[in-house]
Amino acid sequence: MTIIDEAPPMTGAITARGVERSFGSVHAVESATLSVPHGKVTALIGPNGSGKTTLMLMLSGLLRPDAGEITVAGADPRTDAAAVRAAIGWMPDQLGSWDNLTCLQTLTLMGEAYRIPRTAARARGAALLDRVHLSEFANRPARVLSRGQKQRLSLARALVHDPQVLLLDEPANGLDPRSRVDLRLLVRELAAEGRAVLVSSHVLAELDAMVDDAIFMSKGRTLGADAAAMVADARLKYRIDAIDPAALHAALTEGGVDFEPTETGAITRIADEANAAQALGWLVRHGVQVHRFGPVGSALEQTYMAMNEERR
Ligand SMILES: Nc1ncnc2c1ncn2[C@@H]1O[C@H](COP(=O)(O)OP(=O)(O)OP(=O)(O)O)[C@@H](O)[C@H]1O
Repeated sequence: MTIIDEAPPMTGAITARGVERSFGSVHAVESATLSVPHGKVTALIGPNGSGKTTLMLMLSGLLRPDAGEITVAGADPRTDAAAVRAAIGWMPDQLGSWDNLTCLQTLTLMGEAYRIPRTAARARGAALLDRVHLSEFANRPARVLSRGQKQRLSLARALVHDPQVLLLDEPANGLDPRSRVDLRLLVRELAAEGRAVLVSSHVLAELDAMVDDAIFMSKGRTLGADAAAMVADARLKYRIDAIDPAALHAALTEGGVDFEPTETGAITRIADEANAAQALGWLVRHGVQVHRFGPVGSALEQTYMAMNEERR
């Protein structure tokens, strides 16, 4: 995974440079600069109120920026809204569904709104319901769907016109574990088909397995090289737990290794898997009874926690 850490060239499926938007005195987005490529899944990560939804609304052409440049599939949402709408599939964090329409009617109507002939729109709707595992609800009104099922209908709706760019705002919200795995696989498939996918979520462990790139937002700003360095550092951290933590600390000190002691062992930085294998062998040869040894966990989660940020 790479982190976008510098002003991108204005290529890519979505690009934004110096984008700003305020609501009265609230600077929801102060400065956003990013590039989202085709064929990849890019995460948009930030605390509550950091400006993710506002940014996504601007990228999708639903909200006008006060300043800055945006292109989506080569078009500017301010001057060529129709081209942007045709290129983009938007999954909002809450589906505003037409409760009395069936799932299939919802997708058919949506397809017709994109000028797909009714028969083709219906066939496409049925195929999409199958893809999000909602076929059995095709002829049931959307109001009977559970929250997670509504999320899946929302994703199908975003795909109706076969968009090349997908903006997914908290798509895993309300999904059960099985549906989260399905979502992850589906999102990877959509990227493998060449689409650009920008996905915001608070479930970072899940994003780790889903995304190729990450963009961090804090207080209305996209973070650059600082966040990239933090993710790179987080990836190096290993947790070592031993039956006798004091013996582990003594061995690490003797070996001249920098570490943070923990109650059950230590956290240290290891450059790569070959070094990890060497370090483990060395500890065992020194008689340390190691019972757990591995990367600390989700690099995105750790970076997020390390971000010097206040919720707002
Ligand atoms: N229509 C609006 N009017 C006034 N303030 C708004 C409006 N929309 C957003 N804001 C403010 O802008 C800031 C950014 O909000 P935004 O919804 O973009 O954040 P977010 O990162 O998506 O948050 P969350 O993770 O909670 O969904 C917040 O302080 C919010 O209160």
